[in-house]
Amino acid sequence: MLSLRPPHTTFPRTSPWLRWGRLGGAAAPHCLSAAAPALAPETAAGPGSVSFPILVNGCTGNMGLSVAEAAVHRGLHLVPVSFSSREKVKRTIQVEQTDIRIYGPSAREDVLSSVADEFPDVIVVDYTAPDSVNSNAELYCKLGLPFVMGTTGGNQQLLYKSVQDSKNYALISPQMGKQVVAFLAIMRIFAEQFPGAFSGYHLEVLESHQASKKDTSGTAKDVIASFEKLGVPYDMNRMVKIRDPDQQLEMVGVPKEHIEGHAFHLYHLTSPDDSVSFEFQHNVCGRSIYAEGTIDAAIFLHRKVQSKDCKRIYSMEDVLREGYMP
Ligand SMILES: NC(=O)C1=CN([C@@H]2O[C@H](COP(=O)(O)OP(=O)(O)OC[C@H]3O[C@@H](n4cnc5c(N)ncnc54)[C@H](OP(=O)(O)O)[C@@H]3O)[C@@H](O)[C@H]2O)C=CC1
Ligand SMILES: O=C(O)C1=N[C@H](C(=O)O)C[C@H](O)C1
Repeated sequence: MLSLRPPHTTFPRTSPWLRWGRLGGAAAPHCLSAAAPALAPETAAGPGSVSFPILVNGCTGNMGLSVAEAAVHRGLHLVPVSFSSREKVKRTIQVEQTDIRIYGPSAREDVLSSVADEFPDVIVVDYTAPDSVNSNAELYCKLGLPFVMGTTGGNQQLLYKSVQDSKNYALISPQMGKQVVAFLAIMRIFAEQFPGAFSGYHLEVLESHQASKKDTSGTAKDVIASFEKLGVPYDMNRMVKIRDPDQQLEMVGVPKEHIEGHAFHLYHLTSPDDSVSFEFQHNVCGRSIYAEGTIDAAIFLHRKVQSKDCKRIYSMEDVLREGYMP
C-alpha cells in the first residue's frame, strides 16, 4: 500500500486521508468544503445585477477559462483579449460566443493600454503563474487598471507595495472560494483571540493538487500563519505536497474525474504527550467555487472603484463581510 508518511512525521492512523485511501475513495465524503459560519444573507451590498467589462488574464489556463465562462454567465462583458507567457501561441480561444484574442508578452503593455482607453471601467482578473504575479501587477498599476489577483506566489510584500505606491485598486487573495475564505477567517480570529493556545503541539500539513500546480498551496500558507500565532511553529519545507495522480486516487481519495482539478488540505495537530489531537480539512473538487468567488470579487472591486472608496486594497474577507455570502 502507498504510504504518504514523510520521514519526519508521526501521522496518526486515524488520518481521514489514510482512512479514505483504504476505503478506496468511492465511499468517502470527497467534496466537503470547510464548514462555513452562518453569515448574513445577500444584502443590498451583495452581487445583485451589475455589468461592466472584465478582462481575464491567463485565459489559456484552467482558472482563466473557468473565470471567463463564469463572467459571461453572470452577465459581465468579457473583453476579448488575454495574454500568454509565450510569443508563439494559439491566437484565439472561444469562450461562449466571444473569441478571445491571445497576445504574447511583447504586446502586453500596448494592448492593455488600449483596453484602459476603450474600457475605462474595466476590471482585470489575473490567473497566470507565480512568476508573473509581480510584473503583471506592476503593469496594471502603471496603467491604473484595477485588478483581482487570484494567482498565488510571487513576492507578496512587493505586490502590496506596488498597489500602495500607485494608489491603484486591487483585491488580492490566494483563495477565492468563499466558504474556504470563511474558514481562513475563523482561523485568523481564533489565533487573535487565543494566541499561543496550541503551544507545544505538533503540526502536520498535507495538501494535494493537480500535477500541473507549480507552487505550494497559498491557502495552506495562510492557515499555517494562523497556527503559528496559536503557538505552533512550522517549517514550510515539511509540508507534504501531493502531485502524483496515483497517490491522489489511492491514498487521498480524490475522485478520478477531479484528478486534474482539486485542492485537498489537511492539518493535523497533536499535543506534546500525544493524548489530544485535532484535525481540520477542506477539500475542493473542480474550480467552480473559485470562479464564482472571483466574479463576486470583481463585482465588489468594481463597486469600490466606482464609489472612489479610500481603502483601495481588499481581501476576500472584505467581500464576505459586505454580504456576498453564500
Ligand atoms: N485564488 C484562488 O482561489 C485560486 C488560485 N489559483 C492560482 O491561479 C494560478 C493559475 O492556476 P491554474 O489556472 O490552475 O494554472 P494553469 O497552469 O492551468 O494556467 C495558468 C496559465 O497562465 C498562463 N500564463 C503564465 N504566465 C503568464 C503571463 N506572464 N501572462 C499571461 N499568461 C500567463 C499560462 O499560459 P501560457 O503557457 O500560454 O503562458 C497558463 O495557461 C496559480 O497560481 C494557482 O495557484 C488557482 C485556483 C484558485
Ligand atoms: O492551484 C490551485 O489549484 C489552487 N491554488 C490556490 C492555492 O495555492 O492556495 C487555491 C486552491 O488551493 C487551488
